[in-house]
Amino acid sequence: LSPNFYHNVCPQALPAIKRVVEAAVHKERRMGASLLRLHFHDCFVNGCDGSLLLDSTSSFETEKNARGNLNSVRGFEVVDQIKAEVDRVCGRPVVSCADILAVAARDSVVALGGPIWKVRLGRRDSTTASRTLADSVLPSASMDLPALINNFKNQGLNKRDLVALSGGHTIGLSQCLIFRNRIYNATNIDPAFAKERRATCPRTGGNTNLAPFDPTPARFDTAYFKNLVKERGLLTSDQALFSGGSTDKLVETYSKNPNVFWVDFGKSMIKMGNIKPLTGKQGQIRVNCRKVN
Ligand code: HEM
Ligand SMILES: [Ca+2]
Ligand SMILES: [Ca+2]
Repeated sequence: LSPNFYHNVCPQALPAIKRVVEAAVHKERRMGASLLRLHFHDCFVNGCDGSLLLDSTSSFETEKNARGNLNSVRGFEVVDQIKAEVDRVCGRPVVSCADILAVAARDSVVALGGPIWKVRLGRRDSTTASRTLADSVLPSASMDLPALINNFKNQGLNKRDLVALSGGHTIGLSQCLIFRNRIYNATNIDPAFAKERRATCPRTGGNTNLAPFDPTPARFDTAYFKNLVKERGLLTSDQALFSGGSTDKLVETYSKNPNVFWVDFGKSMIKMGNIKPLTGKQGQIRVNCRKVN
């Protein structure tokens, strides 16, 4: 992978992605969060190969139906829009759907006030997908710290990557059904915060009611970490990063030093973006991100 991969073949590609992302985020700020999450959920399942974007066929079931994705991941229409615009400006399909996800994730973070980093490019698209693999490798909201560390380790990511990348939860929203157990049963939670969240997430019903991960869900900042220090993490997996374990110190560091979080987030995004890419003659450049050529 190289940052200059499309310089000669289509120099207009990256500006085109940025334009569509900016328009989508301007229309709905949450879309920036949704696009960031798509890249993460692609990379964790067989590497960053666009597998998440494929719809079901007779030979495989879509990863969109996996536990962590179903009725949860969003933004596929914006990816289609980006793909159409990039193919239009380039004159033919030369940019992979996997690379589109990587660049869209970066441009989303920038659009919401976060750090910028150089995205390595040249990933190619898979010709298959695996719902069952997605089920087994995507981390779940109920994981404790050892489980999270192990989950990230299986992807070649360390504890620092885990904490930095979890900072992605400084943007976006979650559904009541995902965090209900924590706000009613956890002991490592600020009681005032639990009460606040219970108001829009009743014990029964309201499963799809939304709540922000931090008080500034449309702003990429350090509020997520400041919240963890106050036991105001929304998911069990969020608070696990600051609950008397080995990552407490790093959470505190990020909560006080935006620059340290900025630099680490960029580095870890590049590392995540390097997970098992298809390159050279492997895979293909899809014409339609939802279908194998
Ligand atoms: C550490 C393990 C992680 C777990 C257990 C986890 C879990 C979740 C869950 C349960 C949701 C809400 C789903 C819903 O309510 O429908 C969510 C949303 C989100 N996640 Fe994560 N996540 C993790 C790591 C990450 C990473 C590494 C990133 C990106 C770098 C990320 C970015 C996001 C974003 C931006 C949203 C909000 C999406 C939106 O509003 O559409 N997450 N995550
Ligand atoms: Ca993938
Ligand atoms: Ca925020």
